[in-house]
Amino acid sequence: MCSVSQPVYPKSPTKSRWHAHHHDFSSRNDKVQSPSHHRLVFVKKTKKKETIMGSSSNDDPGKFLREYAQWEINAFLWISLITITYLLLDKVINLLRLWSHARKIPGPPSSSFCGHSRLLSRQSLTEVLAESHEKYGSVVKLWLGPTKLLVSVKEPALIKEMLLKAEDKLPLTGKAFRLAFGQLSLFASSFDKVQKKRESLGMELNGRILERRNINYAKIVDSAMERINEIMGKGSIDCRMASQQMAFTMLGATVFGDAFLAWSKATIYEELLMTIAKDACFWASYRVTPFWKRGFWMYQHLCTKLKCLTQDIVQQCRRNCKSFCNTDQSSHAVNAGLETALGGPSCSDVLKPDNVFSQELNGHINVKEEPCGNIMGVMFHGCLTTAGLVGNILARLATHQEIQDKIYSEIIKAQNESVKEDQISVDKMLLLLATIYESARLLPAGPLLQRCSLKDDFTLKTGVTIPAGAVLVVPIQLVQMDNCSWGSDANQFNPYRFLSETGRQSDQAHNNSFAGATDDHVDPGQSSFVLNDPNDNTAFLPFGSGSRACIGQKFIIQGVATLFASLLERYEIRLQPGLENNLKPTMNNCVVQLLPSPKIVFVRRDS
Ligand code: HEM
Repeated sequence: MCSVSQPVYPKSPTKSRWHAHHHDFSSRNDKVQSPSHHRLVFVKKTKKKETIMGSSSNDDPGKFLREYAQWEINAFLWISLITITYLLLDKVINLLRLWSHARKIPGPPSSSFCGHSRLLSRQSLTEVLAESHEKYGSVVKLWLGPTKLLVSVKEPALIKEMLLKAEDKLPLTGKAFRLAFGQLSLFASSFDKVQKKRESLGMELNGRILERRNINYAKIVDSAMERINEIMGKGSIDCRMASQQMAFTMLGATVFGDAFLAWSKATIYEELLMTIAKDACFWASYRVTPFWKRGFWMYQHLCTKLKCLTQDIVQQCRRNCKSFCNTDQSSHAVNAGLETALGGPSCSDVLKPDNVFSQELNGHINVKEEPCGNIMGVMFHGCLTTAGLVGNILARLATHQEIQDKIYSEIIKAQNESVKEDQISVDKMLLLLATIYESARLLPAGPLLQRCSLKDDFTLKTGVTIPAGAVLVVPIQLVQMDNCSWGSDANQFNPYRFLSETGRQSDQAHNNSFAGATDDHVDPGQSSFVLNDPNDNTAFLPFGSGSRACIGQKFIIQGVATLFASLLERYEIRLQPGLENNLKPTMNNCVVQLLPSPKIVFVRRDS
């Protein structure tokens, strides 16, 4: 290939130009094919080369340049070879470390090269993990392939520790967001990338809760009910469809303000968001982004459409802000915060009404970041998760009429006591809040919390070392339905578990047991009852925990409670007539679910 490599590979079939040029010389000396002879040849060639080099640099500058270029190529090849060897060695060392740490973690034996993939093709991951934890304890491993280690943690105290120490999300999660919405400073895999934005958005959300800068939920309910009635006019509606409408309207109004409620393209926006949600993980699961697939470009086209629509509503926000400022200059200073938390075509120069949240998501974007990326990310995550929660609350209220009636009494009582007329405070609606916690506990947003540590290994208190790059999961459904943490009725709907009599509250928190308050006859309207903080129970994880926990938890619980207070004040939620006795709760993927999603009707209380 080249003169520098000849001494190392004297028998190389590739003849260099240098070798060919000195054919006569070689043929005279290359008669004995022994290694020592080759060494001799090398010395002679080198000598000859020196002579030639000397003369060529003097006589023929072109030749000198050619020699020089050859030397450069050689150097480049050597450097590449060394780098590739280094990278491969690094991979091998990491793999050996992974294997050696994994050996110490208990788990079912894997007989094939592909690990437990055969087992996983027969049962769902949650089922496999349920059996493995039963047999091997609170930390178990599974092999998803020869180099892919999955570690599952089920014991609440260990989960808390793990979720604090493992700061990164799986690369797949970050990639799904990046492919759909561009570079974001929220929802990326690496903690370093999201830390700042998490802090600023978290502060803004908490500030909003403290200052009670609330959204007009009555308007949101009206707007969502308009759509729901439209759908009901064409046929029936189930909890899933109704909750999607409510969650989307609520999130839209939170992020973009009232402009969203009057936006003519809201329905298209919702459909696009849901279509993208269905495909996001599929396209992200390709190791190499499949640019050659037509489907991928169609998906990208949808994402671009969503970007354009987001920019459109942001523009509407701006216009609303401007006209608002012309009429009311007094309250704009209150709202400068959210502007810097989300990022996008910033409205920072514009004064805005209280509930425009998009500006916080759009603020401080760097060059690489997608202008409306964070807004789309929050709409995407917020709509899907909130729809899940709202849907489950609707189903529980429709099937537990007595609880719905009690909540209604609570709302009326709070309303009568409320000083401020336009916005009821939900803090006193204990049973409503308990119902939200219980619905979140019974049907979390996903079956697993997923984490990893991209760079460093870390060791848990029990002495188990989790190697960097391992996929860490918490089987959240198993944890949230574990009898040890929630009592013998763990898989039943019982919101009273989050309520306790004033004197017993501290005992309950101390015992970390939410099994005590199972009395259906409790009247939460009595002042002797208090609401337990669900986060006192380490097994309450619908919003995650630790360094990557959901920053929208408090905000969304307040929001969903206010939404339901506003809805139940005017509507009663009932199962569709004739369906009452046909509902069969089924165990699906270790969770008791009402499947298919129950059909419901909204009956106006004043009708
Ligand atoms: C019912 C509604 C919601 C549920 C059930 C929910 C649940 C979750 C969960 C499980 C996580 C992952 C936590 C972990 O891995 O430990 C998460 C992350 C996150 N949530 Fe939510 N969420 C909801 C609504 C919201 C809303 C409305 C916002 C924003 C306003 C929000 C902002 C975030 C952010 C920014 C993260 C990512 C944190 C990160 O990657 O560092 N969430 N959420």
